[in-house]
Order: sequence, then structure tokens, then C-alpha cells
Amino acid sequence: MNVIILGDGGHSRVIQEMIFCCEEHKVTAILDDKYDQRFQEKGMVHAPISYLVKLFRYDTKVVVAIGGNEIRRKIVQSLRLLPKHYLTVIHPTAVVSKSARIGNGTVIMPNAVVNANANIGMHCIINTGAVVEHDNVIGDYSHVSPNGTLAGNVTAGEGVHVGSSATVIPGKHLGSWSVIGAGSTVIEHIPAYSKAVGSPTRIIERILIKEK
Ligand SMILES: CC(=O)SCCNC(=O)CCNC(=O)[C@H](O)C(C)(C)COP(=O)(O)OP(=O)(O)OC[C@H]1O[C@@H](n2cnc3c(N)ncnc32)[C@H](O)[C@@H]1OP(=O)(O)O
Repeated sequence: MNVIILGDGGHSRVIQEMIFCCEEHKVTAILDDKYDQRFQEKGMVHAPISYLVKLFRYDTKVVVAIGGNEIRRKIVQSLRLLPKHYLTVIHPTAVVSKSARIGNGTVIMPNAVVNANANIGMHCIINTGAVVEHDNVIGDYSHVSPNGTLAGNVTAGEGVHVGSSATVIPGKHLGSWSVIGAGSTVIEHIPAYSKAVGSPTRIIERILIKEK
């Protein structure tokens, strides 16, 4: 399968290595607006994101490899591709239950665990060593950072960012576009558009997100 990767920063480099290591797919292009013109390197086209329309073919899959949840959503919405055109990338060392559902465009990084009956939306990042326990429901564009732990039956809306090594106890809800600070412990539901930090968390800020 030919793959085009959008984004060429640190998060993208991890995804590139994940795809290269498996040799199942061929990366044909890496597009990023930091490039102002098209060039070829190591057999791949590098060009601005606007080149996607020229390079996309019926058998191409796309990964939006940009760490920022809001920017990832903005790019996906601007592309207007069908869900089937997005590649789901799962590192071979990740443990993903057969009963878990993983949305298109989502990436599951090395040593992450997604347990029974978890339901992860589209374009999410389950980062290195993160744990998404049984029966979690995670909305599109969410990110569980390295070593973040969502205990059983946690639910998260769209665009949630769980910081590195944060923990959410069972059954709690993280509202859409909420941000949980690194190392924090969530023991209460978190309202949408809130930034919460500490153990247990306190809400420090309401977040402004531009709607669709
Ligand atoms: C592979 C990868 O790298 S994936 C990326 C993973 N990224 C992360 O895990 C980053 C998560 N981000 C954080 O934890 C950030 O600190 C945020 C987003 C929670 C807050 O950032 P900001 O909005 O810039 O907050 P700021 O630094 O101004 O701090 C505001 C207050 O919250 C406190 N605070 C900020 N973060 C935390 C935290 N993680 N835990 C406890 N308290 C915190 C600060 O001490 C400060 O307190 P004060 O007002 O009493 O002095």
C-alpha cells in the first residue's frame, strides 16, 4: 500500500519509523508546509500539503502525523477524504485486544496497551507505553501521551489530551478538548474545554477552541 504522511516533525518521524520497520507499506511522500517546493529524497516526494491532490491515487492511504489535536482535526476536515483513505498504524510491540475497535487514521505507538472492548475514535494518538483499559470510549482526535493510563470504563470526548504519565481512575469522563497535565491524577469528571492539573486535578483554565 502506498502511504502519504502529512507532517514532518517529531511525531511524524516516530510514525515514519513505525511504517518503515514493518515493510508492509511504502511511503511515497511526506508533505509539510515547511517545504515551499517539491523535491525528492530517499525515494520519497517532499512537498507542501497542497501537493496531496496531485499525488493522491485511489490506492493511496494517508496518515495525518501531526501531534496537535486541533491542527490534526483542521487538516483532516480540510482534506475531505473518506475514512477508508486513512491508514491506522499499530506498532508490532503494542498489545491491542481483538475486541477493541480502532478508528481509521489512529496511531498506536510502541508498547501501548489497548484492552478488551475499548473503542478508540479516528485520528487518535495512543502514545508510547500508554494504557487504554477495558471498555474505554475515546473520541476522535484525542491523544493519550507516553505512559498515560486510562483505567477501566473511562470515556473521553473529542480532542482530549492526556499528558504524559497522567492517570484517570475508572469510570471518569474527560470532556471534549480537555487537557490533563503531565503526571496528574484525575479522580472526578473533567468538564469539556478545561485544563486540569495536579494530583488530584484542579481546573486551571477554560480552553478556547475554534469550532468547525
Ligand atoms: C512524545 C511526546 O512528547 S507527547 C507530548 C506529551 N505532552 C505532555 O505531556 C505535556 C502536558 N502538558 C502539561 O502538563 C502542561 O503543563 C499543561 C498543558 C497542563 C499546562 O500548560 P500551561 O497552560 O502552559 O500552564 P502553566 O505552565 O502556565 O502552568 C499553570 C499552572 O499550572 C501548574 N501546572 C502546569 N502543568 C502542571 C502539571 N502537569 N502538574 C501540576 N501542575 C501543573 C503550574 O505549576 C502553574 O501553577 P501556578 O499557577 O500555581 O503557578
